[in-house]
Amino acid sequence: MAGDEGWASSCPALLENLSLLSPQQIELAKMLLKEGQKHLFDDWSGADVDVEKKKAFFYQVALLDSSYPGGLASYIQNAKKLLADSKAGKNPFDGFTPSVPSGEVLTFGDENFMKLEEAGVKEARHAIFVLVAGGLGERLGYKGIKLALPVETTTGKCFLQHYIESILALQEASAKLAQDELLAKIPLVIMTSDDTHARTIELLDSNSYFGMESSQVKLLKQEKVACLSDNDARLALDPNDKYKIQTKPHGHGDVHALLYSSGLLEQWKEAGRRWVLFFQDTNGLLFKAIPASLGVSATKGYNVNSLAVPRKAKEAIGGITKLTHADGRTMVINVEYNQLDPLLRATGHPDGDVNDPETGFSPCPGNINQLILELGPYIEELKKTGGAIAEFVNPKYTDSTKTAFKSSTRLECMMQDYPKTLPPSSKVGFTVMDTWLAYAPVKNNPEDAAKVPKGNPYHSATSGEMAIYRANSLILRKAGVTIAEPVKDVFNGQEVEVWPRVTWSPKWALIFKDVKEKVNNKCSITEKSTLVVNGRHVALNGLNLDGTLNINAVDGAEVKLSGVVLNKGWSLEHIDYKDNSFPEEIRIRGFKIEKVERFEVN
Ligand SMILES: O=c1ccn([C@@H]2O[C@H](COP(=O)(O)OP(=O)(O)O[C@H]3O[C@H](CO)[C@H](O)[C@H](O)[C@H]3O)[C@@H](O)[C@H]2O)c(=O)[nH]1
Repeated sequence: MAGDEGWASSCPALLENLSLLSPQQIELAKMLLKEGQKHLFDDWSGADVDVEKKKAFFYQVALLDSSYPGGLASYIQNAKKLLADSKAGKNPFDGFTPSVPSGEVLTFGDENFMKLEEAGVKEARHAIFVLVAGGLGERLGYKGIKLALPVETTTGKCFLQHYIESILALQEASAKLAQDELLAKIPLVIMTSDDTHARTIELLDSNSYFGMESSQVKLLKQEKVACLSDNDARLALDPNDKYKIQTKPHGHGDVHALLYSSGLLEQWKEAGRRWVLFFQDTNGLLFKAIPASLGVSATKGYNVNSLAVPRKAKEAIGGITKLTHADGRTMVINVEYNQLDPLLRATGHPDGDVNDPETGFSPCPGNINQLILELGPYIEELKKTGGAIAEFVNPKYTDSTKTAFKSSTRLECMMQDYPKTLPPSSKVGFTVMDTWLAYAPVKNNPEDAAKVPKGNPYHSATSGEMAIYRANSLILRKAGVTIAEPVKDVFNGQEVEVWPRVTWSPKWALIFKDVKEKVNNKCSITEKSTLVVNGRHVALNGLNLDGTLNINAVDGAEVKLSGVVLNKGWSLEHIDYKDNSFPEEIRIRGFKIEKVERFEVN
């Protein structure tokens, strides 16, 4: 042993192992002791035992250090502060009074909406899409990755395929509208985590990137953060491995730091890109809302535009709220669903998060976490913050003394908290659209979904699929097609409306104008019907459908469908989510499609 080892004298177990450490590891060890983490080494054995495990320990510490803005020391310091605030019961919105902000409220299909859609499609060639898909989906409990789940089971297309096909259709429509000879490829970034990374790559690889060029897709993997075992922010060790620090996900807010450190944003700015659109893993309706909301960003010049839908009180989506501080500062920001009720109660609304009796909705619009950021100002802001996002901690205490936790906790951050650090001059707005058009996530397992209070959305695989059929039916209806009324049915304990099972590929119709142009002459569709349109130039011209019709047309083919199509069609058969004889992605819906008879046009 050589050199000055006095710094380690308080920790004999570490002192004994110093000879194993590289100079960089010595620095990390010094940092850990300085930040009150001596306990990590207390049970270390002598220098000649567990050598590989000790190396792995420092490898992990180095990773935790390099993947957090400011390093592990900052993480521990931030944790100490946030844990002290939490213990003191400090309200994160102290001094702020909430009120209902005003934003753009759009009505599907009216003149304004259609203009915005066109503006949005035109802008799309300057866009970058960022999909945050590192979440495990604990509430859903599905054993695969959520991106691989079918959006609906009529076609069986999974979320990732649907997203990619939508981006490709936008890319093409945008180039066409802008009469751009050069077809600008729209980049897609996918944020993954250790829980989802390998399976996301496998899904892309085994499906040839669903038609996208592989160079268009960039994967950024987020790392987990260290767990904390007490109010002094002592890092928690794995109960089964004394050389391993327990880790948990840090939240979707990581996406900003990852994008910043990737260097991609600057490259894209130089290439003339203007918008970054963030979205989540399971919203099959989202791309129906994208063109118009991008149109809002472009025409209003918003630096930040969040998509929102009317929110039911206590629905598990944050409320977009205007916060006014006693000192005059204001900001329009998401208040997360678990914080909205206490904030309202603390500021003169004794009933907390309740519906407005007149509208039947919470007064604050619900954030669906689809954010559109203007690239230039986004880069400027990230240069200041390095992409660090305001964090929070949510320990579950054993009792009211708040001295011990039931299980280890960690700091978390959310991507929608990005505007919190923006200067007051930033243009922060939001766009509200109908839920039926814009939002149908798949988050809850059947058992929990069935317990959702009546009238609130289930956010399940069942409701997510039914929402696709409803939206497509309503859009066709608005375009003049006679669509039968839905019937009510109960699947996995959830009562839903069953509309005709109408689906189309994004290249058939991306915006309402496309639908209107392709549907003519009094078409009708009965409730038991299924319509699948897969092709570009397919016109429904006086079509009367009572059964199942599948249309597959290659890009160059012009197909015109008219007259009566009548057959036994496809029906929905009830199945139970506990019935293991069906694959999980089917039984979580509570039904399977019985394909009795169809008419197919190829
Ligand atoms: O560490 C993480 C955690 C989550 N995600 C991803 O982030 C997205 C959102 O995760 P959740 O579905 O778990 O999010 P929540 O339901 O908790 O809430 C979020 O989505 C809601 C709308 O769906 C509301 O907007 C809410 O305010 C917002 O925080 C998903 O695509 C998920 O894969 C990550 O990439 N990394």
